[in-house]
Amino acid sequence: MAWAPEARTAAVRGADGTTLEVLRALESGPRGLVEEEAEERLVRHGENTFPGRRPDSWPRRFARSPRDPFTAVLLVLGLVSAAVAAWGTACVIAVLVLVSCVLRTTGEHRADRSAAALRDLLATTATVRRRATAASPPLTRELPVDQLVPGDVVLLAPGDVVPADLRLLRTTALTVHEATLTGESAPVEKFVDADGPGDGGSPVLPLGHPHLCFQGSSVVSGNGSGVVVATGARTVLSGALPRAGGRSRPPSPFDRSVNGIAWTLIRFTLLTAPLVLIVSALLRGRGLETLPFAVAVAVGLTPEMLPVVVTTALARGAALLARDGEVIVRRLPALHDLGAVDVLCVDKTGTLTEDRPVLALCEGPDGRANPEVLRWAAVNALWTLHLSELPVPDALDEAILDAAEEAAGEGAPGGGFEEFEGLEALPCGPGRRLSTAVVRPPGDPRFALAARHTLVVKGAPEDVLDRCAQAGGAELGADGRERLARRAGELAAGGLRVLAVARATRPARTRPYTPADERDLDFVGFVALSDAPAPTAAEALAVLARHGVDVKVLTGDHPGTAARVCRELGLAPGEVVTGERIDALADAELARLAARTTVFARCAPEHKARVVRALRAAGHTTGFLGDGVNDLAATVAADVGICPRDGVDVVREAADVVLASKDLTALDRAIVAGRRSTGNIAAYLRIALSSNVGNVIAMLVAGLLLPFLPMLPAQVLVQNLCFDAAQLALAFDRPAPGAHLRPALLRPRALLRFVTGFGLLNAVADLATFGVLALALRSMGPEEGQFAFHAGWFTENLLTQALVMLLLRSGRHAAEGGRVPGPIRLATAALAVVGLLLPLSPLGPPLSMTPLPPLYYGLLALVLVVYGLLLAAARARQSSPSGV
Ligand SMILES: Nc1ncnc2c1ncn2[C@@H]1O[C@H](COP(=O)(O)OP(=O)(O)OP(=O)(O)O)[C@@H](O)[C@H]1O
Repeated sequence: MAWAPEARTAAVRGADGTTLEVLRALESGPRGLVEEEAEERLVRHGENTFPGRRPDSWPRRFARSPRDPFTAVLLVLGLVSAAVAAWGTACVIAVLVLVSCVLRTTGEHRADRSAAALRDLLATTATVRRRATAASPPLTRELPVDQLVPGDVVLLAPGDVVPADLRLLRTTALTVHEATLTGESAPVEKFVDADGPGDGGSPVLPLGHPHLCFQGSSVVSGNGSGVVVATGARTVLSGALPRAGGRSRPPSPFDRSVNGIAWTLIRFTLLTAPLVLIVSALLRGRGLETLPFAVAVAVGLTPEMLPVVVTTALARGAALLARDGEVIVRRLPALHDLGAVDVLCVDKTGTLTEDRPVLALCEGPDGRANPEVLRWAAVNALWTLHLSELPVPDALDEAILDAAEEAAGEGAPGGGFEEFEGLEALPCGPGRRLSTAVVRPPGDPRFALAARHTLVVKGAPEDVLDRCAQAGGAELGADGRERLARRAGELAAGGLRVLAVARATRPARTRPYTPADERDLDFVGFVALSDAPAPTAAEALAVLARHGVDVKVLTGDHPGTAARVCRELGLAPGEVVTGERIDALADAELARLAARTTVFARCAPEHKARVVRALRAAGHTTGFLGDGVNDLAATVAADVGICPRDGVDVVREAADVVLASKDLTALDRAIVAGRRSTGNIAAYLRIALSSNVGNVIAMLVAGLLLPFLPMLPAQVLVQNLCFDAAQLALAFDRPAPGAHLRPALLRPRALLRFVTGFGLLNAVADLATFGVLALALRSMGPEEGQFAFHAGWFTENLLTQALVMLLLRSGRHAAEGGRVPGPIRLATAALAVVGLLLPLSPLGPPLSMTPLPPLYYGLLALVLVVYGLLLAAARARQSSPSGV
């Protein structure tokens, strides 16, 4: 994103000066605003909504709707007709465009309204400090982000999305991700500069300020607080939006399939009109007078209702899922992509396991049970939980504290951990697998030369052992380290989550501690925790496998623990690949390895993202389910990012699909819903295009054989209108249960093959009808015969269309029986009735149609029976239920 140097936004201007000056200018203070004042400011400044999030109004959406490619093609054809004064054709095209735009706008508007209601369910909150009255103490509470006002004091923790532009008041090792604004993927350090930027008001790049945090960025690690300097449309992100044009995603499976097919069709359509003109000029010597007919043929080929059917099918699927309260689809095309997922990457903790760890054992460096290890682990857990303001308390830390409290209650030696005074904490974070608490030992003096600080470290055994110089007070050499790593491996292979605990005592200091201080430690021992497999996980994995979804586990945990958990759940782990090995591989090698590996362990965020990208590059449609800050990169990299509702804000905001809970069973249901929607879109395309192609072929042949136009432009268009209206019912189809057994992807080539085959069959039925018409109408005069021909073909077209809808609707399973849903029964019956009665009605003569002799109906019934049988037989031979 390009930032103009003169772009001094409200945030930068409002944040000029020292912290105190900024607070004073905002009439606020570190204790936050008084509620009443905040309410007044909300009225004055408006809600803190991001402009891009406001759904478009109906008129604005309607005005935009002709921009869809099919409507654009119709408009071009309409203009061509108007240019040659073919007003009838132009008018009917205008009606088609209008109907398609109204239906599309209504469908999108409805889908957006329900999406907005769902968004409210997921409303992100900010942690705000406010006071009830000027004299009351400040209270920290969660507030919907849109209620924030300038002057509010906001607290930031890992995983939070920065809710407005902030001037920082306090920070502890705060790093934020500003990729939404800068595209820069590395986290940026932020700190308080009490003296202000000191730029003397000169133009500055807003993102250069370490003391400012901008709406839309997200906290990676550390914590802090800041005062809101700009909200709503006045934030840096809102200002940049028109220039940035929003976040661009790589083409999704939806873009590649549905949009790919749309563009192929548009090319065909645009070629049709010139082709008809050339053929009729060459073979029948006709000139430009054929143009309206050529235009009508091209219109006949256009599946102009595709956007409407796509929106309706997806919105219906998403609404059904949301009604059950289990799954919220935040981006409609993601439902299609979910149905196409053939590889699902999940993290282990909380997805495959319950994430309710329980202490299993503590042992010292000599391998013997040792309660002292629990005591030190608890000191670390207590102070990391207290001091690091994590968005959700860490389950491992809580389990260690529970066990230590229990031990203390029983008077066992594991107690006594509360006697230490916590000073600082360096928590775990993305890519950081250990945590350190700096404490003052009990009874140690605060300000004396002899004052000491103890660093208590716990974390992944490899990482902690690397930083140890001693074990139990004795020197630790390479052999000793290897022996301990082996022991950790043995514990992990039993399915336990293993943490190494170490400490170091140093002279007290005032300078803040950093990860560089985590060295020369004394290894205290291991704590191991068991985390039971989630009760529904084994069954859900089996169902996903039956549905053709290959599950891969991407975890930060030890390879042994991950492999054991997978085995317990019936997922063969095979060879486990670690993050270290991933680092050593080039992208192409990783793509090959990823395809055959099931478990990736010791993954940092970038490892997870690389595996997801490698799988996509290998042609898999990849979903990723994760909930922590360390899952963000993979969530964004996946075709479909999935997050549970209680996942950290930033991942939930980036996800396409949100689950009520981290439950694979619900996800499987969502995948099936996605396949159903895709199945309905595919059915529409199969039906619409087979009929359209058949008609176009028949029209071309008839155009060459007959001395008159086989179908007048107005008839083509009326017929199209009838088809379109009927085909909308396909969005309500319920494919048979077997139809969702494999990932559903619209494959343009397979569709093209299908359409060619069935289009030819349709054309044969039309040609047979021409034969029948020749027989039944032979006694009529030329003009009456021409009118009767139009009527006969019109009737046959609508009846065959009804037949095609019934027989091709939901894959081959429709041919095997199954109840036809009400809307489809109604639509096909309506088609048949219109086809039979319109030529006999008063509307017949204006459309150049006359009633037909009874003989025609008898012979047509024969043609339809044979066509129906051939159609059913050909459909039964189609092997791929998921393709097309
Ligand atoms: N509270 C903690 N204290 C110390 N070390 C921790 C703590 N939490 C995690 N770790 C270490 O960091 C490693 C990676 O943790 P991370 O949260 O990335 O993944 P995970 O929870 O093990 O698995 P998953 O990626 O499946 O959710 C853990 O295996 C553990 O060794």
